[in-house]
Amino acid sequence: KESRAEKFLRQHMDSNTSTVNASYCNQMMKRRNMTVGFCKPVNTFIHEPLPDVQVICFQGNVTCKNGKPNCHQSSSKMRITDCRLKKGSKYPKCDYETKQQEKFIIVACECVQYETVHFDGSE
Ligand SMILES: Nc1ncnc2c1ncn2[C@@H]1O[C@H](C(=O)NS(=O)(=O)C[C@H]2[C@@H](O)[C@H](n3ccc(=O)[nH]c3=O)O[C@@H]2CO)[C@@H](O)[C@H]1O
Repeated sequence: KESRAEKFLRQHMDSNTSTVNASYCNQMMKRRNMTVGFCKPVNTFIHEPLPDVQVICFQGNVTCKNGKPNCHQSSSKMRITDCRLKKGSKYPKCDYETKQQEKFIIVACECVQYETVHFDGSE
């Protein structure tokens, strides 16, 4: 069974890509298994080295959207790509818009080896 930390890597890490093209989200959402059974509506990929993302767990502690106290905001802006399902996109055809940005990101961390387990949003 996939751990939450492994799930975070599968759903949110793409360190090897620096610039994306218009079909990036359509390809990656499928390749990373987020279009099975339903189209995941929103998903962000992070284009930074994994250690730079893991260290966020030791940066600005903020409250998560769900009220839990274990979220952290990155102290520097990160290169990310937001994938958002297009209106009228019908399963099994998951059609995404691809939006590349540089933003501070907020992730939730678990005490177990302080691994990133959840993407909470970006500002
Ligand atoms: N504090 C916590 N501490 C520890 N664990 C916590 C905590 N909170 C949740 N989990 C866990 O995470 C699991 C999970 O998948 N949560 S999820 O809200 O659906 C994820 C969102 C995110 O993937 C995506 N999104 C959203 C915005 C954006 O900019 N970019 C972007 O990608 O959309 C999803 C829905 O919003 C949940 O099952 C729970 O186990």
